[in-house]
Amino acid sequence: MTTEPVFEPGALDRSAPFYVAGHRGLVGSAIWRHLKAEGFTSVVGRTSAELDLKDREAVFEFFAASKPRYVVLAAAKVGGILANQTYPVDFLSDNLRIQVNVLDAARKFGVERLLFLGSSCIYPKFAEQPIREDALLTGHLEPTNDAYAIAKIAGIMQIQAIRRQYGLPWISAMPTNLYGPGDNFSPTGSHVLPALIRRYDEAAQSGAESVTNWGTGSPRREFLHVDDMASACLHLLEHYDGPSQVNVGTGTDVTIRELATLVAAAVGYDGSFEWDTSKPDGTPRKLLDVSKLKQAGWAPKISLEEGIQSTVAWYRSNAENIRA
Ligand SMILES: NC(=O)C1=CN([C@@H]2O[C@H](COP(=O)(O)OP(=O)(O)OC[C@H]3O[C@@H](n4cnc5c(N)ncnc54)[C@H](OP(=O)(O)O)[C@@H]3O)[C@@H](O)[C@H]2O)C=CC1
Ligand SMILES: C[C@H]1O[C@H](OP(=O)(O)OP(=O)(O)OC[C@H]2O[C@@H](n3cnc4c(=O)[nH]c(N)nc43)[C@H](O)[C@@H]2O)[C@@H](O)[C@@H](O)C1=O
Repeated sequence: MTTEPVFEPGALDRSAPFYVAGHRGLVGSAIWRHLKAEGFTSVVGRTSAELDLKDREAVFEFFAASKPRYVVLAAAKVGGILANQTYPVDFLSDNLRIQVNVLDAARKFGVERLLFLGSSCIYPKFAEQPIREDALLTGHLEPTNDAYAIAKIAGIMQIQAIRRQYGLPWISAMPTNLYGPGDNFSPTGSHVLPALIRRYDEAAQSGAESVTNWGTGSPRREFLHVDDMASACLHLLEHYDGPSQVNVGTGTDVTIRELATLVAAAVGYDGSFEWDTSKPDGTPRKLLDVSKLKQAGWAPKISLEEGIQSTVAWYRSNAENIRA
């Protein structure tokens, strides 16, 4: 017999063991900071060097020993449009293995509440905008990230299946494009916002007259600061339960050209902008419908302008520690 859990979400126990998988990444580190600020006293994390989540046996040993009551799965192979396009096997295979291992171990060791993180790229390339949760599996994916998206869709499905087969109140969230302190600033592997911060800051410092970005500049993207993302994650764990994934975003978007203008202004660059159209544009638009999240009582606090300013400041003062 299959059944959906009957579960009334509420405040999590601040003293219970809470495992943040991927606690050194952009999202995981923000969740870690947020949980500490919210009074959680037993937050646990492991680097990939300490615990490779692709290693099934090691993952089961870790869960057996640490017995977390709550889990956020923010560990994944992550990258920008070019990394996804160049290494589709890694994005499919690593992510499938990481999530199947963590979800299976979490089930075996009785994790009470678990949040799986997907991505807005799970939706069809030409989904109606803003994209509602029920657009999932209604059309073809964007080819530059279809392998990654299929892994993430499998994760959503595993959460839904665990709810039906085992009655566990686990949930999924689909964030839009994220940015903030601790991001990956690799010129070739990163997402657009950290790439632009690095490129325009270097150009401002060197006095370059021109900067070249990827694609045409016309695609539209929605950007959420990672501190807002962390707050949304805890909010969902404490206020939402249901089989549907929940979109997490701001509800507004900009063109990449507008984004470049904002970044240039933030770093003090006043040269010209060029566009390398041999690089992929990806999905033309990816704006999430965030009604479900709003209904759960959450809204973002950090504006894009404010977030870019603080991320530039973080980038400049952490030059020796940035991931590149
Ligand atoms: N960044 C974005 O714009 C978006 C991100 N997301 C989702 O949010 C989640 C987190 O992404 P983000 O923080 O940006 O990614 P990061 O690349 O910043 O961090 C990923 C984390 O995963 C860990 N990790 C990767 N592989 C393994 C492994 N084999 N074993 C153990 N740990 C591993 C890394 O650990 P270590 O540092 O120790 O190597 C790292 O801490 C992902 O699920 C991603 O899909 C969704 C939408 C947008
Ligand atoms: C989060 C999300 O991230 C990826 O999808 P994406 O939204 O296309 O992400 P992106 O940030 O890499 O690019 C956004 C836009 O920006 C343009 N662009 C300009 N100049 C640079 C640049 O220098 N670097 C990058 N990366 N992009 C640039 C680029 O051409 C594109 O039009 C997938 O991994 C997907 O799987 C996923 O989940």
